[in-house]
Amino acid sequence: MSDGEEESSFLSLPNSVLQRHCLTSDLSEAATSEQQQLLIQTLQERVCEFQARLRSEDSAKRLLLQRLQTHDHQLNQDNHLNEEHSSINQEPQEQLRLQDSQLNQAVSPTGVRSSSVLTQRPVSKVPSQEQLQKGEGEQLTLITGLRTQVRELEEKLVDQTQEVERLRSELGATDLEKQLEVLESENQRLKQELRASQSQTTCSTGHCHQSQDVEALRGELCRKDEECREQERRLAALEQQVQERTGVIVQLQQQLEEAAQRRQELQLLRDGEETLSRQAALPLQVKYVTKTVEVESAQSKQALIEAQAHNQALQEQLSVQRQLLRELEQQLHESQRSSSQLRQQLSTDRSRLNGLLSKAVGGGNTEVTHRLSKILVYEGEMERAQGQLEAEMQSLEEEKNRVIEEAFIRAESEMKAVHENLAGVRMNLLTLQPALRTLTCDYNCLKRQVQDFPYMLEKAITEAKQEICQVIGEVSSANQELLRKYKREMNLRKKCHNELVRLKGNIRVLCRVRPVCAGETDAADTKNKVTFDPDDDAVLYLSNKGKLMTFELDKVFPTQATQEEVFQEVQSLVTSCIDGFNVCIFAYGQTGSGKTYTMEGVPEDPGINQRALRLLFSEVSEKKPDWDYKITVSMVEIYNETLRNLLGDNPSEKLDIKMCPDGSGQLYVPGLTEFTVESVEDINKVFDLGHMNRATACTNLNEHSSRSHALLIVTVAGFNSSTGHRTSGKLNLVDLAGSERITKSGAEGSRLREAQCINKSLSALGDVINALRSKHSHVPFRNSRLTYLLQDSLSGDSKTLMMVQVSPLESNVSESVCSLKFAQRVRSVEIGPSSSSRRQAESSSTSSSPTHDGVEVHLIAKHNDFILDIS
Ligand SMILES: Nc1ncnc2c1ncn2[C@@H]1O[C@H](COP(=O)(O)OP(=O)(O)OP(=O)(O)O)[C@@H](O)[C@H]1O
Repeated sequence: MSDGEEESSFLSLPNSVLQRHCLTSDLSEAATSEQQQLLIQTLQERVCEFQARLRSEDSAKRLLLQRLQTHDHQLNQDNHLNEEHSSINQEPQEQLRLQDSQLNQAVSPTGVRSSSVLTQRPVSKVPSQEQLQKGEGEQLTLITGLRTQVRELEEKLVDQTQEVERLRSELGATDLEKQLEVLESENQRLKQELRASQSQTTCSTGHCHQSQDVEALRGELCRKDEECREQERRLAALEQQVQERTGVIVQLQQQLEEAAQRRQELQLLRDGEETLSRQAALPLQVKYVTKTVEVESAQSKQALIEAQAHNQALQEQLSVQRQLLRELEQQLHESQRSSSQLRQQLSTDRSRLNGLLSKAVGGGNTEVTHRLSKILVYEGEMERAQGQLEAEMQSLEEEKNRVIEEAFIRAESEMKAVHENLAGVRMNLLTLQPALRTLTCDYNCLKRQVQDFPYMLEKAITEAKQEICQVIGEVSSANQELLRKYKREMNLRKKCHNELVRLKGNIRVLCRVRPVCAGETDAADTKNKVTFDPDDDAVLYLSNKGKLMTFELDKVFPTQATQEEVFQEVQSLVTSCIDGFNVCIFAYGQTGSGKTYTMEGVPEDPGINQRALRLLFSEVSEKKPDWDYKITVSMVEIYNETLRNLLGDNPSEKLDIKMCPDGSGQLYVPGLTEFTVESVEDINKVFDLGHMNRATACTNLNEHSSRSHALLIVTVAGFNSSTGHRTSGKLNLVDLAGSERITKSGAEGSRLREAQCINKSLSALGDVINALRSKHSHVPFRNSRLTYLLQDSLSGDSKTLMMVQVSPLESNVSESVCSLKFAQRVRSVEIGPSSSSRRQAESSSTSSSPTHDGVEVHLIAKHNDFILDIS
């Protein structure tokens, strides 16, 4: 390579790079970075070469300078022989000319070959010392300038290297780019070698033509590269479209699955319709089937509409997909056509290259042959790559067509199934239409009925209201009538009951003979002195001192009479208490005659007290809910004319009897405790409390109970909510103290006082009863605490029952006679309305002031009118 060629190559390098950059301006920035790298590489190489050349020139100049100095020194010593001078200086002159030429070439920045200072020197003239020094200075200046330029170039080189590294790091490099880079560098190298071969050899005209052809082929090659890139881009676009189609196919598959689900739903609907049709054949289920068909036909219609809409959407999507497919096929055809054209051009170019190659081979130009063969090899590689690309495109195209075909087939089959389902649904709808018409008729009929229903309902309600009002009025009047009748009947019953009681006697006297107890084994007492009339339960015979005494009472209970039988006889009085009458039931008799047994009884066989309360509970519960009763209980004891509260907190406290301050004349006991009882348990609790308090107030309960009167006062207050009627009755259950005579008992002291008090109260009771039955204007209630306390229950319409207890023992005969005489006296007062006045007169004439103890008493018997005179 000559200096001129080197200069041309070195200086024109940027231009060639720029030119190539222009040719590939449409390439990516990666190509630009490759060009810059190539430029930098070339520059580095040139810089290295230039430095090596400068070093060699510098050493040559130094050697020449030394020689010149040696030569001058010889000239000063020997000023002869100019020929020798010329012969001696000829060689350095040539060397200097060559050196100047090189320097001028290196210094010229424009590449213009300028005439240097050295070329203006006369060749034959030997330079003087000053000229040599001057030239040396200029050379040094040039060298310095060149070094400065080299440094600047190195700095630029460093900057360019950094810039290239930065760009490379930013852009990266692909295999294709590397391949392109290798191809470019190879191309550049071939170009340089071609130029070198052109400059070394004197090119013939044919050679010039070959170079032109090569250039043309290169351009063609670049164009092919472009076309290859275009094909790659199209291929990428096709792949993207294939991916999109794949997505569309997936969507179509999903839609097909949905269509399958809808087909299953339609199948279910069809099954339901078949079931409906079967059920429609059953006349008993017509109504139910009608309702079901009505509901499910609407569902079928809705399903049909949805299926048709879905079918429409599927068809639209299918048409869109078909359109896209047609476009893709068109693009594919175009790309295939362009690739075939390219292939033809390639084959043409290859043939031309082969021709050139054969020419070059024929011309013996091995270098050109080598270049052309390489070009052919590259083209072959490109063709193979293109072939592979086309094969891949073909396979992709086939795959795409296959997938589209499969999807299309599936879509068609699904569409066919959907169509079949739709046809089935249509058939079902056709079969359902008659039923639907019938249902519509029924519906319209029902609708009319429903429309008329409010009016009919209102009319029916009005009529029902009228009927109800009428019935209510009738019922109300009937109720009023019934209530009136009920009141009348109640009053009648009350009157009848009262009349019955009155006919029985407002004061009834019963007698109960207790049995001989187990402990009473005395031989004298074992003889029973009391006998009964088997034909008359009101007669009692008492053997006294060999004389048979006859007593006629209201009823005599023999020894075997039970508690229940005794209560049967007194329960009508309890009922009177509920009706608002005051009732007194007395147990009268000597100590141990069975008073407490009859009134209280024993736990396993209760007496009148508990049975009366039980009867009250049952009676008042039967009268509910018209009547609401409240039953309260009090227990008091009268001992030595002292009233004590047996249910109070302090049983020793003495109670007083006072007149009500309201002027009603009623009496009340301040501080008397009352308990409301509602059950047998309540009664037992009250009795237990009374017994306990009575026991705590005395040292000997048996003796104490014999010497005191025990009163159970039961108040029954009733209220009739329908009539507003109120009743209030009082039931006094009195266990009197023992009635034995003081003279017989021989009591003294406190016992005497007890006996006197007992006698006084019992006599007062007899007087009161006598006065009441005799209709005396004055009734001596105040003569004893007992009669004063029982004033309300002994006067007016009150009813009294005296249960005379008799001991069957012979030792008690005299007391039994006294008790029976007292009972008969009480009973004889009340005989009846017809004879009452007579008996009243008789009674008043015989016994105006009856006494119990040793007083002459003349009692008039009830029926036989005999007078029992006891002295
Ligand atoms: N009908 C009867 N059947 C069986 N036993 C009876 C009957 N009547 C009374 N007794 C018994 O006779 C005894 C005396 O009776 P009770 O205590 O009732 O007499 P009383 O008149 O109340 O005496 P007191 O005046 O002292 O209280 C008791 O043991 C009692 O059980």
